[in-house]
Amino acid sequence: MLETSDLPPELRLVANEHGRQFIHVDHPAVQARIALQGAHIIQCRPAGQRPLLWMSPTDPCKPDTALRGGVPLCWPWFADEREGPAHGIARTSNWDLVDARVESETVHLMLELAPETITRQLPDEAWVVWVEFRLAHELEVGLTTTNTGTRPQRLSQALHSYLPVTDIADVEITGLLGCAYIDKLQGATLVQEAPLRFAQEVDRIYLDHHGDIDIHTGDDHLRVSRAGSESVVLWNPWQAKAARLSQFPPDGYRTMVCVEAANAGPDGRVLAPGESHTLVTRIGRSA
Ligand SMILES: O=P(O)(O)OC[C@H]1O[C@@H](O)[C@H](O)[C@@H](O)[C@@H]1O
Repeated sequence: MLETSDLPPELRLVANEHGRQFIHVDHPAVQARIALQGAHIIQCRPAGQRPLLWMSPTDPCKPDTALRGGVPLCWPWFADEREGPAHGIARTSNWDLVDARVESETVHLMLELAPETITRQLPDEAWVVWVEFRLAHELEVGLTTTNTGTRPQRLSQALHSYLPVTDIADVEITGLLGCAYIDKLQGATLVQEAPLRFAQEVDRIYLDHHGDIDIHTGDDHLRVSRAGSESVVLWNPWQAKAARLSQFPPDGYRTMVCVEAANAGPDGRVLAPGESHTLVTRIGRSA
């Protein structure tokens, strides 16, 4: 684990009034903030750009509450694919900063979830998991999991990225055409037949999907690229669900959309003993 005294001057460890700790990055190329709980990036603003991530203005008072916005890590299960807390144990566990490197255009950070923290919550499982952030003119998040046990273990996961939009009613998402998806609200598998627009709650897992996804919002164009992922989750809670969500303002659904690099549903993996898998998302602006 890195000590505060080992940190380069561009990085600082800060705490909010509730004692929640963050790594604050202040570099000429990028400003960012990552909560140690959940290894959760909540802010990323490359120089000269608008923010790449949406973050709820509602700050939870209990330090162990999940934060709403940024890129929560859903691990080692997505949503309710297993019994236990929704989206797994990673987002409410404390991670350790184990590496930090600063270059002229890029900041690299690596955090690990201590194996004993995992075993305490999942006594029958043995995993090593770390996340790498590459902060530059775009944001890259890579989550690497190794099965350190003696039997195959099942993994499903998502990099639950909340992206900022000017007005959800004007958003168009391209790159999904012809792709089959599980509509979690209808309980049906359907096919995307036109660019995706939003006029109600959307909660879908797109399957066998490769390639980039573009989010067109006003004069802004975000692009999400993935690796190690053949499923992608699209989510907007819309008005009624927004009112029930924790840490979410009633009109928050208007300014965000989640595009999540995933291994979800049938894209969940079974890792053999000693096997590793890396899930990557890259969030940037397209021309
Ligand atoms: O409220 P949570 O646990 O952060 O989950 C938010 C949403 O996350 C999405 O990834 C799921 O597809 C939704 O079903 C879920 O509602």
